[in-house]
Amino acid sequence: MSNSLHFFTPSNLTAPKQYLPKPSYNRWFPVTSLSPKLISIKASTSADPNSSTTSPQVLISDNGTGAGEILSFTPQECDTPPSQSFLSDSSSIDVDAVTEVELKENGFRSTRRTKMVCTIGPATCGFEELEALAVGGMNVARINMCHGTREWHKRVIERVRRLNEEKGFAVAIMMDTEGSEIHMGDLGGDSSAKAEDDEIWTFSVRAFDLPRPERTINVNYDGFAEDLKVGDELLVDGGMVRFDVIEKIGPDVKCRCTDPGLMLPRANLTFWRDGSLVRERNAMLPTISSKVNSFQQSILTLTLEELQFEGVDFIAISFVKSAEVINHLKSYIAARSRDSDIAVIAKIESIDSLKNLEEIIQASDGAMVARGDLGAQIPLEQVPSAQQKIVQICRQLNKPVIVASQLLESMIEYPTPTRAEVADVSEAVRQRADALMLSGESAMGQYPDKALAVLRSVSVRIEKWWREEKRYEAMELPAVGSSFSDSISEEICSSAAKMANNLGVDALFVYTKTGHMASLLSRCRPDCPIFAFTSTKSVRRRLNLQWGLIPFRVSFSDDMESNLNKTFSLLKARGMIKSGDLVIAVSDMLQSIQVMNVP
Ligand SMILES: Nc1ncnc2c1ncn2[C@@H]1O[C@H](COP(=O)(O)OP(=O)(O)OP(=O)(O)O)[C@@H](O)[C@H]1O
Ligand SMILES: CC(=O)C(=O)O
Ligand SMILES: [K+]
Ligand SMILES: [Mg+2]
Repeated sequence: MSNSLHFFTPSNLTAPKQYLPKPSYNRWFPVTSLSPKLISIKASTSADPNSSTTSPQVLISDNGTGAGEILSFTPQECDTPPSQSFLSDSSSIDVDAVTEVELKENGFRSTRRTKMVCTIGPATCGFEELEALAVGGMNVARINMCHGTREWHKRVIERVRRLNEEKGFAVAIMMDTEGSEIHMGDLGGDSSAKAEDDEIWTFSVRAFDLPRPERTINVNYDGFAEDLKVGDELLVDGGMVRFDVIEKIGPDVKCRCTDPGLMLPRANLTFWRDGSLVRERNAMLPTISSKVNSFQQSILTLTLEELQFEGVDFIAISFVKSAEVINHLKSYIAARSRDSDIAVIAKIESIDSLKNLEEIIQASDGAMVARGDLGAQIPLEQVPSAQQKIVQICRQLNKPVIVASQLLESMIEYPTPTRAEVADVSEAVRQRADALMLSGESAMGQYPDKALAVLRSVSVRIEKWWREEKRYEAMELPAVGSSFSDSISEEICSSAAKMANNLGVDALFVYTKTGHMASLLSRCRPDCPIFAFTSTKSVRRRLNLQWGLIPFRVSFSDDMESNLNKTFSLLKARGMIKSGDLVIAVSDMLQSIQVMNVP
């Protein structure tokens, strides 16, 4: 069947938006005037072979409501009271307050596709600071268990949840486990310690009395002195400061500083011998592996016991070595919690994780390119290609991927990024990573909101450029499912995404119970945003990490016709779509692709 399709599309929907990085979303005053442009395209559609009930519909619209329309909103409109936005009854729809504003303001096309993760620390743990980040577009709040106390972690989790409840956000929570293999102690309360050239420092597993004696550093690993050799090189934080090992006296290791610098509490330590990183496989350090494994295991158990019922959406596992750890943890989660469904993110930050990359990613629910520690384990010049490879494998295996560490490092201290940092962020966006992460920039930097605004504006700009250039990278997307029904879903999603691009539709709609169908669409990285409708809050929060997905919580049935009618009217009532918008809908209940204009 072939139809001639006419519809209006506002020509300036993709105009870059100037955000006002204000701490409250109801202070934005966006007014977008839409000038229409008639376009005419030929839509060639074929009936879905897998569905006996539904064949694709293409409706002709002569609707021109976009013409000269002024989209605006009042502060009251977006300041939805909790009673309205969080009624989980069948007649309501939940969407992120920031997304709602963005959609109304800019239209579908220019919503941000790349998601943003912010590490929460002293600079951002207050309710108002968290709200400012949420307003700025934070999709996931990361809490690094290496820092702060359990009490502090719990307080932050509570605040994020309260923010979601009270202000209509859907910020997901990621716990990042303590996993640095060997690291320094907390410096007895000092914020840093400065090592100068040629100074002799003592590193020891001994606990020192307070105040910390001069030029001493406590180390977390019992076998430290045994495993090091005189002549080894000791690197703090991947080489920010360097020492040569000159003498061992019992548990104490004396080192001479060769590259001076500032050492931060709990900084990561690595040692190098004859130009190679010393690690357990070298047989020189037989104990590290087992120690770290049991250490990590106990931390994980603690983490889960303490946090699993408190609304953690993701748990990021540091220094993953093999798929085994992930499988173990996943079965632990499955056995322990029936309702709460915590996604497990593998942090790729060691040589071993690079070696077992595919099996680790396959076993996980997502991965993080943890460039901080990775850059301490492999030569720095190999980090970019490792990043590209990890991003690519994640996409092929349909797992979300986060690019992390030092994206905007200079913004810890300065209000503007370096050109090189902007180029780095652009490259991650161009690689179509699902998410970008701020670490120190948001945890303890001076300009957390500005750093987030930079991530946001660079993402939106690069995504737009990419769409305008029509640069589709030719990536093979192999089958990921094992059953025939999985294959059908994958085919439907890739066809729907292709149709969406060819037809220039305004949005893809996906009705999904588990989120799987939504992730299959996201994987295709279509030109238009993907509205993902799901009935549970936890699935909605988890979808927040995936490229291009705008998750909504709404109850729906197996009847697609009524689902569509219901969501159309709910979204229209909220001013988020309008008559004439062209939409492609898929669902995991019904194997079909529907193309239609919003009535
Ligand atoms: N909860 C916190 N409390 C205090 N400082 C924090 C906290 N979280 C992060 N930071 C600070 O921000 C910096 C960067 O955070 P990040 O989470 O990247 O930690 P990291 O020490 O580099 O470890 P990792 O390799 O796990 O990321 C930390 O080194 C620390 O100084
Ligand atoms: C994020 C992290 O753990 C790293 O970059 O090392
Ligand atoms: K960590
Ligand atoms: Mg790390």
